Amino acid sequence: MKLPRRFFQPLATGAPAPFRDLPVKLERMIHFVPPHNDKVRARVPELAGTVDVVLGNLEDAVPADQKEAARKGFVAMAQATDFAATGTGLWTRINALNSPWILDDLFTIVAEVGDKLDVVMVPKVEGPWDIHYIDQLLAQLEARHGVKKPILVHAILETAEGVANVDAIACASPRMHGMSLGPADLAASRGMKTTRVGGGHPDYRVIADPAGDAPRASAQQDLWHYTIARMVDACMANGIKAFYGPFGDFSDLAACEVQFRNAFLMGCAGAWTLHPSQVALAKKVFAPDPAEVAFAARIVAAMPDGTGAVMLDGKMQDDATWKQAKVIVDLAKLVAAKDPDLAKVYDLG
Ligand SMILES: CC(C)(COP(=O)(O)OP(=O)(O)OC[C@H]1O[C@@H](n2cnc3c(N)ncnc32)[C@H](O)[C@@H]1OP(=O)(O)O)[C@@H](O)C(=O)NCCC(=O)NCCSC(=O)C[C@](C)(O)C(=O)O
Ligand SMILES: [Mg+2]
Repeated sequence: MKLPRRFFQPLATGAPAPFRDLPVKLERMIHFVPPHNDKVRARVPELAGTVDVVLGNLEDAVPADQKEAARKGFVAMAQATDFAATGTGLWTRINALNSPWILDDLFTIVAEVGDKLDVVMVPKVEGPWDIHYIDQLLAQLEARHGVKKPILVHAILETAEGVANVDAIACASPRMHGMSLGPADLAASRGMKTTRVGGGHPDYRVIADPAGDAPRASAQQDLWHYTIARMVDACMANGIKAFYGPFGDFSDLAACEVQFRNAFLMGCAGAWTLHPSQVALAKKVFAPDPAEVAFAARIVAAMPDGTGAVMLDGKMQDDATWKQAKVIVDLAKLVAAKDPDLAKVYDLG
């Protein structure tokens, strides 16, 4: 284990020092763009003002014979738009560490647009050793190309081994921005008997005990509850952010909304949007409910220094509910700073 004192030292001479505190940013959705698709790429300048993060995807969903076109397309879209002007994050998902494309992905992108890139998303992370490798390589490339701001790393949790090592991945480097659930690869890696990208399955259920001849009540259960809970604990314990990941059935916005909301309530900051139809949904779900914000603001106002016990509407409030209220009020302020309509509704001054 590296000594704590050395944890924040740059890993290459001339590389920028890692952030001590991560930048505080609203990241309700990580919007996936296929950069080899000229038509979609042409929309990026307009799209950039409407989403919190634009991610150029180089990995799965890009055909093998278009990997180079996707990489070039990403560089072109990064150069063509001033993402910082709208406070929009610019991310890329590189190819996996065992693929033939990863070196060219990182060598090209850091050289061409390293100063514009906020986060590199790394797929199929199995353990902290994968993060250490990327950490060192990014530091060398940052130094070589004079990149001034450290590029952060976001891991996808999408293998059984990755889940087993989730805590070690979360604290592997000060570059760690967060983690996303990768339900499709994870299902395959675990030997789950599904063919979906996220969401539930009609056969994963509980059934009530028999009671005479009455029909037995039965309800579908959440396949992802355990993994999301582990991911949220690993991330929050290490001061980084957890995200739901993708929901592949674009035709079922209702199911997508429920999955996103469960993740939000359990501590996730956002989810991926793969299609324009999911963007409004993510905006709705990953902003706190106005009634909750109003109640949370009353708790904070009733306990100005955050200690003691008071009653509000028959409900006991104390130091711990004050902390919950702070989570909601702080998020509402972040949302309000970006969304004038919600700022009016929240009315937080
Ligand atoms: C699936 C596709 C091909 C359907 O694209 P389409 O054109 O066939 O769909 P459409 O419904 O006809 O699209 C309507 C309009 O929206 C546009 N559009 C469509 N998508 C987007 C987009 N993302 N951003 C901006 N615009 C978009 C599209 O070009 C079209 O424009 P038009 O009306 O002018 O003709 C397309 O939506 C797409 O490529 N989405 C991203 C897919 C992707 O990145 N998948 C990988 C992430 S999930 C994953 O990897 C798993 C994971 C984590 O690894 C693991 O669980 O293991
Ligand atoms: Mg995957």
